[in-house]
Amino acid sequence: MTIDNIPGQRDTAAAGTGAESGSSAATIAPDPAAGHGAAAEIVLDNVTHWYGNVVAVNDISMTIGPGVTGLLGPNGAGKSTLLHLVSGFLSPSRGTVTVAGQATWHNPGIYRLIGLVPERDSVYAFLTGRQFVTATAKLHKLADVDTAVARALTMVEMDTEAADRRIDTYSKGMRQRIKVAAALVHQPRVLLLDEPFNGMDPRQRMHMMDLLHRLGDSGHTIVFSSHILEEVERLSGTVQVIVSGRLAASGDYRTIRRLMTSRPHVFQVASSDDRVLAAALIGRDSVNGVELVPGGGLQVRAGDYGAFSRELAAVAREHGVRLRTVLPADESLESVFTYLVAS
Ligand SMILES: Nc1ncnc2c1ncn2[C@@H]1O[C@H](COP(=O)(O)OP(=O)(O)OP(=O)(O)O)[C@@H](O)[C@H]1O
Repeated sequence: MTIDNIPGQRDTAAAGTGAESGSSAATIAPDPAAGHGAAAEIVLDNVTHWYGNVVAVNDISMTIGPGVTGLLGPNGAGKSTLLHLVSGFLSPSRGTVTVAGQATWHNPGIYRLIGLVPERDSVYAFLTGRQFVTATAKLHKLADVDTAVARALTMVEMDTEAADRRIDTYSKGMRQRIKVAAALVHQPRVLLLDEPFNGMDPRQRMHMMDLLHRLGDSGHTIVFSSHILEEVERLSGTVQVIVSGRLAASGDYRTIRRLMTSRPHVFQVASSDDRVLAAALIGRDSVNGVELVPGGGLQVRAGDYGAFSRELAAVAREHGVRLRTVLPADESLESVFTYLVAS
């Protein structure tokens, strides 16, 4: 399938009006008032969301334009909450979220612009794939349901005999693809995907990456969450790093990787012989400073994360010192990085 088959740029469904939208791009006139004429930019302005007294999203501001953006962060960072705020399923406790200039909360019309692929398999397993996508098309009150369903199935390459099999016979990758088809059936400009690659094998991942690339290249605004740097690197031009509900970094993935690996880092190190280790580390190129911490352990200032981790292990081995803990001393990018390194 070519990019031309993906109807994002030409999507002209009647967002915000409650009117029926047709499914054939050729039959619908653009409605710039509904935001379809302009790029569907997502803007978060000082957004906070509490669940009771848990702050899931903490004063985040960001702008996401067309193309593919990765939302990267460890479990519990606030990625799903952020995606649900953008979809209009959650209200910001503070701040505003807009898509194509329209507030997403209390604005059912925005659903015409947005497709959400949730993390959980929120699909009725007894339906066939085609029935599931058809049900979604009907919920959107599309004028030509059959054409819209056929187009969505083609986009995810599920226009095969599989479309008429029950979803409980599908592989993980097929289930994800049918969810994407349902999210795309009304030709939204914005597609949000929560951990779309979870549980997929490498071939299924490639397939999904290819699909998202094509949608991004055709002018859609695609945002997907992930806790795996490699996925984000391979797919997205822009990365937003979320840690503990806050925006820890944003930029293209090369910038993010550089930030994570080559900025100065402070580590708390505990070992079987802190004095010997301190003396040995102080002469090393990757180390800018070492302090013995009263009560035990060392605080080490390192110029480069990668070089320091390699040297630390080598120095400890050379001097017969056992490392007990090595922790980043500050809780921002370092914690993301150690997390990513471990994953
Ligand atoms: N319905 C809820 N009620 C109370 N706390 C919640 C609720 N949903 C999420 N949280 C909390 O909000 C924080 C952010 O959760 P969220 O699911 O948005 O993070 P995430 O980055 O998507 O993580 P994961 O990948 O594990 O889903 C976590 O501390 C989580 O425990």
